[in-house]
Amino acid sequence: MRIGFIGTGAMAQAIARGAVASGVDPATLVFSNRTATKACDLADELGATAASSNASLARQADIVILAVKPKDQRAVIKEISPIVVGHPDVCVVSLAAGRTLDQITTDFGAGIPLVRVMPNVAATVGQSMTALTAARATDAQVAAVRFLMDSIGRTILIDEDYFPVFQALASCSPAWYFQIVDSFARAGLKHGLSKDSAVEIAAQAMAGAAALLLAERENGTIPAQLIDRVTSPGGTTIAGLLAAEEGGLSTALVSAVDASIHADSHLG
Ligand SMILES: NC(=O)C1=CN([C@@H]2O[C@H](COP(=O)(O)OP(=O)(O)OC[C@H]3O[C@@H](n4cnc5c(N)ncnc54)[C@H](O)[C@@H]3O)[C@@H](O)[C@H]2O)C=CC1
Ligand SMILES: O=C(O)[C@@H]1CCC=N1
Repeated sequence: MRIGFIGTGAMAQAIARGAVASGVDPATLVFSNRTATKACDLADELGATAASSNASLARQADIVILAVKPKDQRAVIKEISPIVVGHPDVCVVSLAAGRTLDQITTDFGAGIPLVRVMPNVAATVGQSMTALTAARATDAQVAAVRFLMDSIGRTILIDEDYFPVFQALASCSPAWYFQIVDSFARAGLKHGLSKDSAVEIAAQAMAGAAALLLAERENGTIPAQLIDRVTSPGGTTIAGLLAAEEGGLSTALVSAVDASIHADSHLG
């Protein structure tokens, strides 16, 4: 089974590095990119292969992952559709935000096996939260794509209607979490910590809180119960929590999700 990545930017690099780190054989990976040296560099780094063109990659791969920006996807589909259409043994995977299975099918001009996937940048360290949904792909093809995505973190099969909200909560939110850590680091700096220490402290606290929540969730614990566990009566946490709410924390986060969903609806 050969897996090809068309486009070797942030996301393809994160998935490929994460997959190889968790045991996927690099010899099964092939890359192409508009700037060819970028594909060659990634191939050299991982011990994989670079293809001379997108069409050449499509001829070699059983799974063709479109890892270009949404605005560039149509041009890539135009290049590879003569190779892919009529070969149901080839499964195309789209990572693109805002591009539906129907839109992609229309661009191919035929009902090819398709899987839509929404990973996140934490794939690099094997901690992605990835959604998948499929059209016309066989169970074996979906399983092969899911196997790859399982190698870079958790996966979930969801109805395509939920992709925009999933994307906000899982794929955009890392940027928002980085912003939160950066804000905490500035607060640490204000109170005399070095920025570097403050980033480490805030990021480890965030990672620990997430790990605890995921572990306790198995027993049915919800975030509000964990909040109660941290907030002592008359203590420091409730003082900070109320100040954050007064500053609009919950409303700001819901607005961020709404804005992301709105932006997604204009990408396709
Ligand atoms: N960055 C992220 O955290 C996430 C990105 N995505 C999706 O993943 C896809 C890729 O995003 P990024 O990796 O962030 O973008 P990027 O801009 O880092 O990488 C895209 C790559 O595609 C290449 N490219 C452009 N046109 C090409 C063509 N015609 N043929 C071959 N290569 C071409 C570019 O040179 C670049 O290396 C997008 O569709 C995005 O919506 C999905 C989830 C998370
Ligand atoms: O900002 C974007 O559009 C992409 C999709 C999800 C994360 N990054």
